[in-house]
Amino acid sequence: MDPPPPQEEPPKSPPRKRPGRTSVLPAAKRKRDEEEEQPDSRPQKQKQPANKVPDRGVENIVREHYNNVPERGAKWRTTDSKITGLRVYNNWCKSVLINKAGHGTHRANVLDIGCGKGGDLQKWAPQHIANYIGLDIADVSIQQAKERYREGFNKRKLRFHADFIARDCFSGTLADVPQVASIGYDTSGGDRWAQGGGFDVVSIMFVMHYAFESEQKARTMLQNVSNSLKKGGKFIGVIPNSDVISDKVAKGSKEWGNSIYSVRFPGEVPSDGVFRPPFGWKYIYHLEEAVDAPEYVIPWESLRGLAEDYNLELEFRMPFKEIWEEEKDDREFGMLAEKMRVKDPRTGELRASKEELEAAYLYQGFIFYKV
Ligand SMILES: C[S@@+](CC[C@H](N)C(=O)[O-])C[C@H]1O[C@@H](n2cnc3c(N)ncnc32)[C@H](O)[C@@H]1O
Repeated sequence: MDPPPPQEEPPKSPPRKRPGRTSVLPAAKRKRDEEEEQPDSRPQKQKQPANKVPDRGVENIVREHYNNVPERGAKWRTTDSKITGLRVYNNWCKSVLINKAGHGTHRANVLDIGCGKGGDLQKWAPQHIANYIGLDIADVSIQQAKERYREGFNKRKLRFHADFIARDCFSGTLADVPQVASIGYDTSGGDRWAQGGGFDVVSIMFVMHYAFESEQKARTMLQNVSNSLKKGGKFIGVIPNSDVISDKVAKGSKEWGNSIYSVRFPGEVPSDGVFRPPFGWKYIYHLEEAVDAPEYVIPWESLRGLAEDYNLELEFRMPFKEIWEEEKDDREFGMLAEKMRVKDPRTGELRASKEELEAAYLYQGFIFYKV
């Protein structure tokens, strides 16, 4: 069916498939940094890492931060930004993951956790998906994502249905988000005969590091992912590579970076680089023009083990550097790299500078599947 003519409102809600199933302001930033540097005088619970300091709720800091990042438009992002090379490199890596997860699905349902301003909407268009639900804790970003979708829909670049909801995805079940429940959220409580959720793909790009503040948040996040996914569905994402962080820390660094990005641990770090217990290891991440907020280490093996508790088995894990090396000569991904101008068309060199690539190489992509 063709989409309605331009200017028409996009449809409001997805078809009910299974009825009944259910930039921080400078002064504020300075104050926040000062708060973060204060040592914790309270008795530490046994399982807290040594650098755990009292937070006023990382979700409030994060919401405030992202709500204050201005939307500067596509032209700025692709030509005027100081980190254009990094942006296109990251976007290409995300597209590779999206493409791998979308391969073989038809009219898929996609849940994007921490969708931000809708930056990945275009990447889903070639996958011919049916429904896209974007959730994000930052309400201003959600409004901007709605706007971006409406524009794409009216220009007929986006032909799928989409809904956007402001929601903290790590503090409670998503069963009571009507747009999620109507596509399918498993509320059986782990019944092995239950059908599972209704989503073919759950995506979490550059977001999960906020969930590793505590075990409870990380488990709530994984429970929401698992309950949303169909059996065989894919869980894809981009996270900081804990191997890179552990290497730096084991060599005695608590702070590193360049003119584009920096990582700074305000508290103690493990001298052997092994983050145990695996939650609450806070660092302050800065990315030029984009991020200035606390994040938490995601120790890779802990994530993998925890995911198994929620019937999520690892299919693929690859650092960003390797994704480029492995896939750049692939026919489809190579062409995509040209289209996205990851390389300079005149020189054939990557547009990302050495410093931008250092920032990119902090990350890795993954795909789990629901068993
Ligand atoms: C670096 S941005 C990534 C946005 C988008 N996924 C992308 O790749 O462009 C991180 C996003 O995570 C969102 N976020 C952080 N904590 C969240 C939570 N508890 N629930 C939902 N979204 C969250 C932030 O508001 C922000 O939009």
